[in-house]
Amino acid sequence: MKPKHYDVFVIGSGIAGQTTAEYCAKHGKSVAVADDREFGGTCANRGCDPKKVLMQFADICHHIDNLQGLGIDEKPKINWKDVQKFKKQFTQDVPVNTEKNLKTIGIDLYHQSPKFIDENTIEVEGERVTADYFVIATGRVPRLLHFKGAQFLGTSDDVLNLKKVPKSAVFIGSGYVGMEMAYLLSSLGSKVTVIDQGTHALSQFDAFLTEKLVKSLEQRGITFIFEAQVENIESLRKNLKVTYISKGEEHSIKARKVFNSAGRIPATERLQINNANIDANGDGIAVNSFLQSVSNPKVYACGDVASFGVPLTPLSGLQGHIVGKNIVEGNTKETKDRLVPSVVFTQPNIAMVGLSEDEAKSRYKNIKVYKGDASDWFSSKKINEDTYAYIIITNARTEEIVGGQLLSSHGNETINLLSLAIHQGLTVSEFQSLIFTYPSFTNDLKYMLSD
Ligand SMILES: Cc1cc2nc3c(=O)[nH]c(=O)nc-3n(C[C@H](O)[C@H](O)[C@H](O)COP(=O)(O)OP(=O)(O)OC[C@H]3O[C@@H](n4cnc5c(N)ncnc54)[C@H](O)[C@@H]3O)c2cc1C
Ligand SMILES: NC(=O)c1ccc[n+]([C@@H]2O[C@H](COP(=O)([O-])OP(=O)(O)OC[C@H]3O[C@@H](n4cnc5c(N)ncnc54)[C@H](O)[C@@H]3O)[C@@H](O)[C@H]2O)c1
Repeated sequence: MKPKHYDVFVIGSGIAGQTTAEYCAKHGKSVAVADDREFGGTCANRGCDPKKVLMQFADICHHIDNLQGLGIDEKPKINWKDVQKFKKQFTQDVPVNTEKNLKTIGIDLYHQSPKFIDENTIEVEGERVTADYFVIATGRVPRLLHFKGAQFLGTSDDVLNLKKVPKSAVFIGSGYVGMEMAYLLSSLGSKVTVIDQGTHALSQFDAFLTEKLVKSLEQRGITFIFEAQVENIESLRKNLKVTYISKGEEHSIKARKVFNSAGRIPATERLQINNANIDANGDGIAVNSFLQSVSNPKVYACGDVASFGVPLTPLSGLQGHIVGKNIVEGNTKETKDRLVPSVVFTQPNIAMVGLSEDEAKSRYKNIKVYKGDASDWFSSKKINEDTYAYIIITNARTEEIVGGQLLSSHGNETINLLSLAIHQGLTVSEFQSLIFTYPSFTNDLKYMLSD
């Protein structure tokens, strides 16, 4: 039988895959999308969105803790069942609505992982399918850990769906996922321990800020263990027992739940990409600046699974659009190094944009670094928050702002202003000539840029 043929076959229905598929379908291409989990991808179903709904309850507890005895007498009682119900309002319709939207514009849907048979053919749902172009948009999945008892580990999906807040929890990994989830459960009353093999949490950020964040979370009850290797997990009657090696010695800790937050790797394993001559490395599918596979020009990749840029939602959507355009119009749109702000939604938030101090040093002859502790500033004192700090980096010759990192209660919002400043090439004096609302965390940025 002749295989079914599409102009474009997209694998993955997250923000990246959806954006490419919609663009191609709306420009007259015959399109199919395959996904073997809930349609709609990580961010909407089991990432950014549900996480933020849950985290606002942790934030309320955090802020109330700060103001306890200063006008607030009692802590609120969080009804976790209701919180989960509220969260579901945001997630439960995502798969159905995503499928409906895609079908409405004529896209065929498959609910299985395809396998490449050769450079032109995949097998999916028992059919052989060919396409002019294949788009790999499969995102990332948790890195598997291989010690005895690893089967007892939960993932971020499990944290988001917890039926109750566990009495105690261990997170293995202190990156974005580990720090946010540890903060979430700890703020809601869980006794949390974070174990990392590295020397610092959140290695993407400046240690000047991450050390302050860790200290603040420690003061609120989270235990951090760095430079430690988990050896095994054993299931006891109520608890899990985690055994780890630290400084050459064996230790153990018991907790109700243990989660793997040791990083996420490109989801390529089940696709059998070798059959289609598609090169990949640890960062994902190897692509050129058009997001086209370097080894098979019939294949594009976008979003977290592509080896270009950081694994974040806004960039994944943008890449999906670029791939759509390049398929419809021929390779016309190159992806370039974008200014991508990011934030870890602990309280305080830690956020960054642009160049780090080391990156700026290697790019410019002279840089100027505005760096300090702002915990005694009014913005912080009025909410009785003891952790507030910043680093802003400028090119000393031109005075242009080139990077910034904020450890701030409102860092998730104010970082966007630094992003705008960098994008527009604003100098320190131009930034300081702007008028912002007062008192505000935004206005503080001007003080941060004072000598
Ligand atoms: C807990 C958590 C919180 C996050 N919070 C944020 C945040 O606050 N802000 C932010 O910007 N980013 C956040 N991220 C990252 C963000 O979710 C991703 O960057 C984004 O979802 C990437 O989009 P994507 O389309 O590339 O991949 P995904 O959204 O992961 O979509 C990939 C799709 O491909 C499917 N798939 C995978 N393998 C196959 C296969 N073999 N066959 C068929 N289908 C397959 C998957 O089921 C999935 O639906 C978070 C991630 C996690 C895990
Ligand atoms: N707020 C957000 O925007 C947000 C939230 C979650 C995830 N994300 C995205 O997802 C990406 C992945 O985040 P992540 O937290 O999964 O990974 P990560 O790479 O940020 O952190 C992984 C951590 O696990 C540690 N680790 C690795 N192997 C270990 C082991 N065997 N034992 C102990 N520790 C180990 C690493 O040292 C590191 O600190 C982020 O880079 C980000 O782009 C973003």
